[in-house]
Amino acid sequence: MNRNGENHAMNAQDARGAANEAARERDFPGNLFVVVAPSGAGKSTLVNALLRDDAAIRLSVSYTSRPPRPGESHGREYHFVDAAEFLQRRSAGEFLESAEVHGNYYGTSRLWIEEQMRRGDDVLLEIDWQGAQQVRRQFRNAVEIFILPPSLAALEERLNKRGQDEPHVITRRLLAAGGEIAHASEADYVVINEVFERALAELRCVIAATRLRFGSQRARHAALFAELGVHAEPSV
Ligand SMILES: Nc1nc2c(ncn2[C@@H]2O[C@H](COP(=O)(O)OP(=O)(O)O)[C@@H](O)[C@H]2O)c(=O)[nH]1
Ligand SMILES: Nc1ncnc2c1ncn2[C@@H]1O[C@H](COP(=O)(O)OP(=O)(O)O)[C@@H](O)[C@H]1O
Repeated sequence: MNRNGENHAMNAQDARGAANEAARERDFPGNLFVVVAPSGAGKSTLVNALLRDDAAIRLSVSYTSRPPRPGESHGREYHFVDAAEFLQRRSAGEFLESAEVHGNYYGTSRLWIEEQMRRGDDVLLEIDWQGAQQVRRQFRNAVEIFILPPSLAALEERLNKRGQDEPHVITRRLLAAGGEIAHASEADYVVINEVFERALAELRCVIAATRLRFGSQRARHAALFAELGVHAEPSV
């Protein structure tokens, strides 16, 4: 029976798939956070502020074929590669997820993520909705946070004030904002970034609550759970 009281017949293939997924989740005690937002909503600024005082979260540095903006450096904001190298890495299966966004390729390193999570570190991805869907299919427990701007006018103003993109690049990002926002309902949490400090506090709340989930606490406090006889399955 599922939550709606309907009988849910699981065929053998479904059951094997679910078991594999569950096994994979167990391999990774760390939490996986996925932050999605239209360009200019303030996600990088929020995430950077979050990471400044939370050493337990590791930020994934994506690969991209986008040229660096002034002030960006290779290996810090992104691993900047040309389109040919990106496609070659993608064919070699190096990416956990990848997508074409605003005319450029972006992808997340599979190996790096798995290393961090196996160690028990929490990992945060700043990716678009297409990537978030791919991640969700692989990690059921990933927590997705959607950052919304307080208005479209504010989004435009922020992109202009950031002053790092050519006008045609800003226009392209603004035109794409509606498409990204249309996927906000797929997220677990929504933070509206109007007053920066409030949005940051809300983001921190989501991180704190996620770390208190049963599976996360059990992974971090395995010895205590064993000593106290706390079991994964409720006893009947
Ligand atoms: N799928 C996917 N999207 C990414 C990745 N890295 C960045 N993005 C998304 O690509 C879009 C453009 O990012 P960027 O070029 O840094 O521009 P910005 O969002 O305006 O700062 C944003 O929606 C990012 O979240 C990635 O590894 N995978
Ligand atoms: N709450 C806020 N109020 C006003 N400006 C903001 C706020 N949050 C971020 N910004 C500014 O908006 C611009 C875009 O932010 P950024 O983090 O680069 O967006 P994103 O990573 O979502 O594309 C930056 O200049 C940033 O300083």
